[in-house]
Amino acid sequence: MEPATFVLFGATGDLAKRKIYPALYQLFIEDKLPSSFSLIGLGRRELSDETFQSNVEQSLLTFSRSGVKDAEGMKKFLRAFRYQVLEVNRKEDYKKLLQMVEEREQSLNLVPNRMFYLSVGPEFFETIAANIHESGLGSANGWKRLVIEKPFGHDLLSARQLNLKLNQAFNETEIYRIDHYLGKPMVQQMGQLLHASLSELDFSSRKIASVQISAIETLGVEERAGYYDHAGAIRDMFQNHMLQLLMMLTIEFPNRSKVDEVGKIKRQIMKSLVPINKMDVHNHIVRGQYGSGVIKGEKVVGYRDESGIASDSQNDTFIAARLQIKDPFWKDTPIYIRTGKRLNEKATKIVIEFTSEGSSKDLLIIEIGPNEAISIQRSEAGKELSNEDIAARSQLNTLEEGAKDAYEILIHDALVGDKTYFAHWDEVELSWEWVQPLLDAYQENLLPLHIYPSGTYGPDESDKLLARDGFHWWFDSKNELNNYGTKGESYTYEYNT
Ligand SMILES: NC(=O)C1=CN([C@@H]2O[C@H](COP(=O)(O)OP(=O)(O)OC[C@H]3O[C@@H](n4cnc5c(N)ncnc54)[C@H](OP(=O)(O)O)[C@@H]3O)[C@@H](O)[C@H]2O)C=CC1
Ligand SMILES: O=C1O[C@H](COP(=O)(O)O)[C@@H](O)[C@H](O)[C@H]1O
Repeated sequence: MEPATFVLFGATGDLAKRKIYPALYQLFIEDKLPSSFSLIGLGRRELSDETFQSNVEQSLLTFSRSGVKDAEGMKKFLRAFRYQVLEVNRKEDYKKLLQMVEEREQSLNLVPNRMFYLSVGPEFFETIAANIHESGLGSANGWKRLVIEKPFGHDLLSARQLNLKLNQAFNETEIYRIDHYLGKPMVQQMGQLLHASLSELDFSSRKIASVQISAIETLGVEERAGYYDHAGAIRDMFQNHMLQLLMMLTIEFPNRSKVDEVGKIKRQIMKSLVPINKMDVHNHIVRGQYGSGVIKGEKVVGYRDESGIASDSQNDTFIAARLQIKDPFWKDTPIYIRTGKRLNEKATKIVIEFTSEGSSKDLLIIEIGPNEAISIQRSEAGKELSNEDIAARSQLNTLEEGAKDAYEILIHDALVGDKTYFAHWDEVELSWEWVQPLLDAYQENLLPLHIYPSGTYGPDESDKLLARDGFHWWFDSKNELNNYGTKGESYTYEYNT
């Protein structure tokens, strides 16, 4: 891997501490960092290099997924870390930063490849990109890359404006928009696992009756009231993670797309999503907010009683949507998406229901988190697992890669310059275009906000959305197959971690 300098804005923040340092450390242990590597952490608070290194050490001791087993190795890792104070608006700080970056490049004999990782609030993205450009930090003769966290814009217009500004300093090939769902191991391995199971189980000739994509959480708003109360589930999860999951799934059907076609297919799918007029949003979207309730035996307060949330907040913490794709393969298949906070369980999964004659159902379930598995549920009982099925299972098991965190995968990809699992601007823009009428309808109060008790699966209206089409959410405690395997034959292609 080419040598590089990792310039981390927001080096004293929560994301750096919980995700970025542990991910870098894991890459270091696995020998997946460049052999010549320098990291410069930036923040407003005054820290010496030693204090910074000791803070990073603390983060590794607390959050490293494999633990710190080799104290000497960790010290070697930390020797690459330096710290500098930088206030994003102060131009002279960028000059000092340039000086420090160049000194480190010289002393370590590094080619000036620079990765600028913005782990700061989105309100700073434009300013930082412009200052990187003006200060000359982005003008060395190595590569330069900009890694940014979500949210990317607040709506269609602000996303476009932000992109224009970023493009004055970085071109599209240099911008890496992180959507951590794209870094989840199961999302990345879904294609291989899915096609192996589909072909082994002869589903190639079957038709898909419906698709359900759920990302449900037990967590509430936590400490993020300031951000979340302006974002809601629609911007926090739906516009990015949920639509990316939909795009990732549809690149697998009807045939698996070639790697170099992935971007094109994702764009095509987003363009084929039937738009919803804002006056018609109530027929396709259910919007909810959690009230008080009980989760895993513990009482929890309603959203409006959370710290930092206005007592009359109209913000959404749940969305269920019915989507349609206008293309020959998907045109008769409704796609249901739901995501929400303070629900009954933590689970991200995709359920594909196949058409069937009679009352038996065949489901293909892709569990993305916290469990990672692909399984087939057949509701006719008594079928033995065949030898072929068992062979398929062991074949699939060999595809495992270990319990990587999304940040490990994505940071590594960014360091090697592989943009496959980053959100391209076209996808971001198309997803905001589709979501904008929904935001308008929310803004103009064209859609009721249903309060649902914490610890449930959201408002009843979410069930009615599917019932109208003759479907229901699978694996929902209200429904019969809440525990797959209880009513029919179930087998799982474990993705061992
Ligand atoms: N935390 C998480 O789990 C996730 C976060 N994100 C995104 O990652 C980004 C960072 O989030 P998070 O780490 O939680 O935020 P924090 O509030 O914990 O950290 C913010 C960081 O920004 C720095 N900072 C703030 N203002 C300035 C300024 N004016 N000049 C220079 N530095 C400044 C702070 O430095 P100092 O305090 O030293 O001034 C601190 O290092 C955000 O875009 C967030 O949306 C995305 C997904 C998950
Ligand atoms: O990006 C976000 O994702 C998390 C859920 O992520 P997961 O990997 O645990 O499924 C969500 O809690 C958070 O609100 C959102 O900003």
